[in-house]
Amino acid sequence: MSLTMDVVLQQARPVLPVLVIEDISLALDLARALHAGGVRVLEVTLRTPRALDALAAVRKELPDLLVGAGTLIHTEQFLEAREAGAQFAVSPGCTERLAAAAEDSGLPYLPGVMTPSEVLLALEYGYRSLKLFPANGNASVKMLKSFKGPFTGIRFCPTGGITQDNLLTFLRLPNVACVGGTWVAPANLIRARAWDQITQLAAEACELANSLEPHA
Ligand SMILES: O=C(O)C(=O)C[C@H](O)[C@H](O)COP(=O)(O)O
Repeated sequence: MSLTMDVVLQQARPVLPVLVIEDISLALDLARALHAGGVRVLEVTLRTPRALDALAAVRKELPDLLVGAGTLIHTEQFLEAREAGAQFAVSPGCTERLAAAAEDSGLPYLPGVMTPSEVLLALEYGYRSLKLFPANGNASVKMLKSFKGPFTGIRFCPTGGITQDNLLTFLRLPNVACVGGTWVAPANLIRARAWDQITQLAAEACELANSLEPHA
């Protein structure tokens, strides 16, 4: 059976780390550190020159992880991501052309939304798993609570502004599948090769989430 975005988000819970990999030689250690902390799904953003190579290396060396490509903002990036071995694709928003490119690539796709009309558009394209970007603290928590009524069955991955302090507030919401963010792999810790600290950040997120009742 082919992988769906719904399954990717279920696997990712509680956290989908959003990785910005500047130095490809650190990619595997970074992925291993997150994996050791309980992470099962990663998003490598295509924001840096060697991001696709980093993604390919992680895919090849760490087959236990699900690896997606993030920050897909140009149509051609979907095929490039697939060729590098990405198992899913993520964008900060969505357009008709991006949705068509996602469809053509065959990759499970997590489009970004921010408003009810964007949710409706994503629904028209057939998406039920959506990234809420950016997640603006309590305002976004309230918005997701309001989304629960009209958007039955839609699951969100709030990203952009998630920290260890607000993670549980989001994860408690029944329409939140998981959260995404860079806080588990901050640039300064990557640069310092502080792998134990990164493992610790991931483990803390998993531990916090374990205190929650599972979603129905
Ligand atoms: O690159 C993308 O595709 C995005 O949508 C943006 C990222 O998900 C956020 O920039 C992560 O935000 P922080 O966790 O607050 O650092």
